[in-house]
Amino acid sequence: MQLKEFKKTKLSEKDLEKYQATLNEFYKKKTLHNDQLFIAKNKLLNEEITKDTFKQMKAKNTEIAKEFTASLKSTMFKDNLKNATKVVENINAESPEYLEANNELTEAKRLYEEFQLIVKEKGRSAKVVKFNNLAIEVENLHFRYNPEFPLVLKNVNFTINHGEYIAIIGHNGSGKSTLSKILIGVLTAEKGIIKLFGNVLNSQNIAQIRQFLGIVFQNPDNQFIGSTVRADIAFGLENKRIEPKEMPGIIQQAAEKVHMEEFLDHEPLNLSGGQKQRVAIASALALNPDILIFDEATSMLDPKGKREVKEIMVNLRNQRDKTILSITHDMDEILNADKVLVMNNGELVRYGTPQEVINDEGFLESIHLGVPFIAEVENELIKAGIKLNKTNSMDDLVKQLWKK
Ligand SMILES: Nc1ncnc2c1ncn2[C@@H]1O[C@H](COP(=O)(O)OP(=O)(O)OP(=O)(O)O)[C@@H](O)[C@H]1O
Repeated sequence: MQLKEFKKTKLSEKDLEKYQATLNEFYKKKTLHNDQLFIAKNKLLNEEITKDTFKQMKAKNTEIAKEFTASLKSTMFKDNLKNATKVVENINAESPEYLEANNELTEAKRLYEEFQLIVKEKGRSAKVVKFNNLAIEVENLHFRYNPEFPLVLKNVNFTINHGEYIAIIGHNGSGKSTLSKILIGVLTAEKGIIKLFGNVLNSQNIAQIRQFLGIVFQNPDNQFIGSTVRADIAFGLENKRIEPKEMPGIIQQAAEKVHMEEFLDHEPLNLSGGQKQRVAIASALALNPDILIFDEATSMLDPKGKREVKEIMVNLRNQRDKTILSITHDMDEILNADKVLVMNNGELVRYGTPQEVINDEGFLESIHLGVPFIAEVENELIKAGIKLNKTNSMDDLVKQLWKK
């Protein structure tokens, strides 16, 4: 092949983008059908559909998977590279076109390498679509750790709107951590459906769906990878292959949100517990997740650390652009939440506003949970014959007492 002819037929960056878009579309289609199959499997378990209907759906899925595999086997970029190689082989090194032909070969090689990466990724970089504004929907969720063990989650159902702050409480062993592990895809439900923004969670799409999630764990010391705060926040961004030139801005913003911008060059190990957790929050925020899960994130902190982290959580809540799920034993924290989800022995026993849960006389005590400090004070005052309106705010309570 001659250079002139090659230039007429050669592939470009645009072709690569088109190919990527096609794979992404395929991936989305496959994911959507997988979702439907997953729901159908649950319906089959509940005998809501017949085996035949399920089989038909499965056949359709296999068809889509085949189409997808065929598109992964495209040879166009390899052919383009072969042609470019031939052009260089056919040209004399003295020819004025030799340099241009070599440049074309370099470009064809680059395109082929990029193409190989895209194939390897199989369209997973396709952004997950939000189908609705329901951050989390859990339906009919059942789970046990082993077929011989009893259920540790029994028919759990709830919906969380995007932007809400939900506190999950329950005594030890009630199933809170198990629930959060299922939500982040570490454990798989035995039965039931979980949707994040309308996307049904299953073992095949979990990596993609995780784009929606950020997690802050209990132990501030187990969450660091970088040697400085900056490097630590950068780590997740590098993993997500964020453009290097965009990183400093993202890191700065994330650090500012948790008031740690002065500490970017500090070693994480020299920080206080509260500061470490704030860095962990910044690392999660840098990836811009829609849902943030705090898994007992304040339980190992001293009172000052707890206060600092809870303040950040309240700031995040007030911005209303993140859904916050906080698993907690801190009964005072539940007052910051929009709703409280109460687990007991693997069952969801209450899901309501903090007031509804706290004012339900004797309920929290009946499942071995205390009441928030302010509610305890109010109860004692009422018992002593002082008339007052129940409130979540200490300032408000003081004002009421002051007027008496
Ligand atoms: N890896 C495991 N294998 C078997 N059973 C487990 C495992 N992890 C937890 N369990 C059991 O599952 C039940 C729910 O535990 P889970 O850790 O979800 O409760 P929790 O509410 O988070 O408790 P805590 O507040 O103590 O963290 C408990 O009965 C527990 O013993």
